[in-house]
Parts: sequence; C-alpha cells; structure tokens
Amino acid sequence: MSGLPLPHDTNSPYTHALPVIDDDDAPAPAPVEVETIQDAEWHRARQFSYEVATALPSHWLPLQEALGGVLAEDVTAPIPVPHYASSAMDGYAVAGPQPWTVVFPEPVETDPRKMLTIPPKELYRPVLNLEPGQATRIVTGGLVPAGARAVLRDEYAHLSEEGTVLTIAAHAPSAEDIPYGQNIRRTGEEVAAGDVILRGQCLLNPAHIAFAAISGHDMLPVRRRPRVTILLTGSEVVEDGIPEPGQVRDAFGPQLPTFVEMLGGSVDQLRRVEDTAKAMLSALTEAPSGMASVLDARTEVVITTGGTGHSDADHVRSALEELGAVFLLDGLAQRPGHPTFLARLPEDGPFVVGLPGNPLAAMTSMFTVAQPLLAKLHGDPAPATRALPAAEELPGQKVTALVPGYLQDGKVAPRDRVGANMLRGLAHADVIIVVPPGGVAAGQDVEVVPLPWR
Ligand SMILES: Nc1nc2c(c(=O)[nH]1)N[C@H]1C(S)=C(S)[C@@H](COP(=O)(O)OP(=O)(O)OC[C@H]3O[C@@H](n4cnc5c(N)ncnc54)[C@H](O)[C@@H]3O)O[C@H]1N2
Ligand code: MOO
Repeated sequence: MSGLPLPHDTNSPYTHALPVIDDDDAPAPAPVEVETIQDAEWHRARQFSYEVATALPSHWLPLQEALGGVLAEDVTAPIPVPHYASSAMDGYAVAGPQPWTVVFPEPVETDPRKMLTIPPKELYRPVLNLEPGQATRIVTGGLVPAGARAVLRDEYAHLSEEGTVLTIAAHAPSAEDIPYGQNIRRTGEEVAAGDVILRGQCLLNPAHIAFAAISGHDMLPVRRRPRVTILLTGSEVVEDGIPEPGQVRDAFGPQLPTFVEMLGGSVDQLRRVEDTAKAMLSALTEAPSGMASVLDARTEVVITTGGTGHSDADHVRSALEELGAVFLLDGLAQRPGHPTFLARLPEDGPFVVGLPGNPLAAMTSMFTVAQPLLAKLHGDPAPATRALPAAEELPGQKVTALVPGYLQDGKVAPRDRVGANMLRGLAHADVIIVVPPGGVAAGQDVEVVPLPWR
C-alpha cells in the first residue's frame, strides 16, 4: 500500500450506465435510469459484476515494477542477442591457421606525461581487426575482433618464451586445429532482432525480466491492476490482543489487502471508519493528511466491510446515497452474504463493493462480486468454477448456499462450523461449494469456486 497522493485521472476508462457529457455546449442528455438488481441470483450477480466493468488500459512499467504483473502484449527484441560477437572464454581470439603472432592493443598516447592524464581503461586502442596469422588476448564477454575465427581458451594456449607466438598446446583435444567459431558467441545466436521474446498475457517472473533486460528493454507493457481502497467499519472491532466481551478482533485488516492482490487488485489505502454516516461520508470525500481522498485518488474500487444492514447503526448505504451513488446490485440471493451490494459513485467514479460485517459472509461475497469485478478491470477472463461430485447429500436452502468444502478422494464434502459469523470452516477449506436451492444428491456433480490461495 502506498498511501501516496495520486494525481487526478481525467481519462477514466470505464463504461458507465450514466450519461457521459463530452461536449460542454451540448445539452445534457436526460439521466439514464439505472435499474437496481435486487437480490440477484448468485450466477447472475457474478456475471453482472464482470460485465459491468471494462478492462483498464495497460501501462508501461520499469522492469523491476513489472515483475509479478501480467504482460499486456507480445514483446519483441529491438536488437539481436548477443548484439555483438563475444568470447565465451578467457583466452586468445585467433585468425587463420596457427602459429599466430600475438598483437597487443596500442596505447593511444606514448608521451608518459600525457599518458598520466588518461584514465587507464581508455589508454589502449582495442584490437578490432585481426589478419590471418594473428591472435590477441580476449576475456569472457569481450568483443571478438573482425577476422577472428575462434577463441583459443587459456587452458589450451601455448605461448613462446617471449610471449609473442601462440600455438595450440600439445594437450589440447585437437592440437592441430581449432574448429571455426569455437568459444565465440555469435551475434543473434540467442535472439534475432524482431523476434518475439515474451508472449502477451504471461505472468512476468524473474526469468522473463532478466531476458527482457538483456534484450535491451527498460520498460514493459503490463496490464494495470485496479486501485482499491478498503474502508473498514465497526466500532466494536479491535486490531490486536484478546478482545473484551462486546469487542471482536478485526478479521479483515490483516488479510483483505493481500486477498485483493490475489484477485488482481492493488490496495492503495486501508482505513477504519467510525459507525456514523458522517464518518463514512468524509472517508469517501475528504483526504487524510498526505493522502488523496478516495474520489481523487483514482481509486477504481472501494471495498467496505460491515454496516450493510438497514438498521440505524448501518450507515454505508446512506452515505453512498448522499453522494449520488447508483446501486447496481442490492442484496444477493445467497447465504451467507445476503446484504452485499455493488454500487457506483457518479461521474464514472469508483465501484463500491459493500461487504457484510459477518466474516464468512464477507469472504464469500468477495467471490461473488469483488473477484469478477477485479478480474474484468485487470483484463483477466471471468473467474471460472469447477464441477466435482458431492461426497454426501447437500441440502438446499431458499437461496444459493456458499459452503466451505474440502476435497476427499476426488469428491467434495462440506465443512461444519460455517455460520455467517464463523471462519473455522473456511480456514480448513479447499473450495467454496455452490449449493443450488434444490440441493445436490450424494455423488451428483456440484459447482465449486476454487480458493485462490489453494
Ligand atoms: N434485524 C436484522 N439483523 C440482521 C440481518 C437482517 O436482515 N435483519 N441480517 C444479518 C445478516 S445476514 C448479516 S450478514 C449481517 C450484516 O451485517 P452488517 O453488514 O450490517 O455488519 P455489522 O452489523 O457491522 O456487523 C455484523 C457482524 O460482523 C462483525 N464484524 C464487523 N466487522 C468486522 C471485522 N472487521 N472483523 C470481524 N467481525 C466483524 C460484527 O461484530 C457483527 O458481529 O447482519 C445480520 N443482522
Ligand atoms: O446474509 Mo448474512 O451474510 O447470512 O450473515
């Protein structure tokens, strides 16, 4: 998390259901009424959360920042690799057949007093050309002079006593001759200029970055992670130690930023907000010292936790309404996580994912709404589910039940202790089982959501 102020983005990449006014003189079109989807069915909510957003444009990042990102497009080599013929060994570059007369780099200056003014590295003119019958000293990686046919490595080199005549040592594998090109790394032998060196959509790893660097790249085009601000509510929530009765330990602060990163987002800020509408309103609109406000920080997604209810203590909805947010999804036909919502702040503002305070409810709703939304903004495919046979009968509920499950001999079984407020089942789960309202018989296939950390 950077916490740094960010410049205002005037070039928002979203498509939006609200009118976009791009000409100051044009009459403002009538606002488009956005119909809120109430209590959306689980699949519909997940698909909607993907389709409502547009992938952010990619950006160019310096190599070390690109590491870990997704490459946005194919990258080609601007130069051949190696870009000059170089020696693979310490030894002698040789031209023509042996014996060879050793030629030495010439000093650029012979007047001793002038020589003193020249940096040692620049004192000699490198040998750039060899005639047949000549040889010159070369180190690994050194520029092979034109005319050289091979590099005779030190171990197989024999010098005359005066050090001016070079021959192949008697113990060399072939004392008569040295094969053409031996110990020379040819120009372009690894990569020709214009070759595709990295394929778009790959996850950039250390080897990719090293390869891009030796190919001459400083920056790479990377798919941009959506910027996320997390606002945690709950006056009863404490951050450390053993909670007193009436208090709860914060289940979200320590993991939600990394969870969001696993789903393709990048968390800019995490803040705690008091349980009042005023506090939520100012968290969204005012800038804490040294930081940009949520609305100015080019945040693309705000995730709130808690306060999704309609009671007097739940102020997230009312603060958003006051800011003119459009509610796209209001409530989900799923258990747990029913009060979850997806809203959008006006003028192509950030999406707001409202997660319930109950920890398992919040975690399951991350997969329903936040995962597809972040995937789309990051340019990833829609998150997929798998089908697995149920190890036992899974009774249906009124709405889709999201149940932490574990794998057992290729089948999936539900964990127990999976109440909306509980985390024990999820902590020991491999997947989340999507139990349809009709339930699933033992042995029948059931849909499961893979967990990104498994
Ligand atoms: N009269 C009704 N009560 C409730 C309803 C309802 O329909 N009518 N719905 C229940 C359901 S379902 C859920 S889910 C929750 C939604 O709660 P909120 O989103 O408003 O969240 P809070 O009330 O703030 O907190 C609920 C619960 O979660 C705990 N919490 C909150 N933040 C954290 C945190 N960071 N770490 C751990 N636990 C947290 C909080 O202490 C509460 O126990 O409402 C039900 N009630
Ligand atoms: O819908 Mo609530 O999220 O079951 O606890």
